[in-house]
Amino acid sequence: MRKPPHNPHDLGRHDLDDILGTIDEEVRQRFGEGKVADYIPSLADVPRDRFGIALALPDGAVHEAGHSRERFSIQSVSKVYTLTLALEAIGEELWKRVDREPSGDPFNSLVQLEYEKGIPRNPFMNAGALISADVILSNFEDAEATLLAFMRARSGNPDVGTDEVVARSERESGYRNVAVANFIRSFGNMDNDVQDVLDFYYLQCSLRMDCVDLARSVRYLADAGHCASSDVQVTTAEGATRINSLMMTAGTYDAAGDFAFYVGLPAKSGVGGGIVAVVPHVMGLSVWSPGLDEKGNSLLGRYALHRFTRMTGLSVF
Ligand SMILES: NC(=O)CC[C@H](N)C(=O)O
Repeated sequence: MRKPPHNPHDLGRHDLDDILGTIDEEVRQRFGEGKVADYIPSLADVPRDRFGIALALPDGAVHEAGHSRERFSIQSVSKVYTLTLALEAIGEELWKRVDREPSGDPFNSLVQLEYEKGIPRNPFMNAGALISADVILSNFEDAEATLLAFMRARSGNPDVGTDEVVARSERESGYRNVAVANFIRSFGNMDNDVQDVLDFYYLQCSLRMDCVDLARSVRYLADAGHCASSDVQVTTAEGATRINSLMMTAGTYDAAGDFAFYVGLPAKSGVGGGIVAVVPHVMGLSVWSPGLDEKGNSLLGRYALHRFTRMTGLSVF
């Protein structure tokens, strides 16, 4: 096994390419593991033999391997960006409407909402993301345009867009999200029309991006809130630290403990098989492989991140 370097921050560019190449080879041996999300046809039709990995350094350098330029549905990865926008809009006030605790429950769970009076456990469960969506709708003139501009600026890719077919299918099959949103509304923790909030949520889930776009898009969380793609201070250094903490404790739902155990990085997953991860002060990372484990996280994506932190010594632990 490769020994972690004495100081992971001294990893050379060549080492990084080597490591990504090795991970790509290892993952390819395991293609077929995991189950592709099948609640909508556009996700069910994605081939399982796909794996991409990319990392973006604050100086702009990108390293990548595998299908790192193939676009996919980012789904719940989008919750990181909508949380950032909601915090920008109302700051500390957000924490009156959503909590900061891990849930130990699936991403679409309803159970805690009743006990906790319509206050979602964290911004990364669907319930919490609906609060971010509501805040964005209330505070930005054109919520959709704001989100698109945000994603394009963070990724440095003006072609980033949404997929109408995915958004429509989400809407047609989103019975549980409808229930979650109405439940929150019944406790008075939602200001906008329930359908408008859901439509914005389905739209954010339908964003299509590739691993390189996503690795660049989380670079601000690795660089004290500064986005190198656009030279914009997206959030404060404290804001970035806080978002990373939430990703660590809740970004992979009821597998957050396992992620800390095996990966050791703040991360956010989506049922399209994408995961973003952050090595604080070092890099933004993204992996994609559509086969999911039973918790709805990319099975081979998690394996790849595990191998990455072990080979580089870059786990925060
Ligand atoms: N974990 C996810 O990626 C969930 C997103 C999915 N669109 C849903 O709302 O159920």
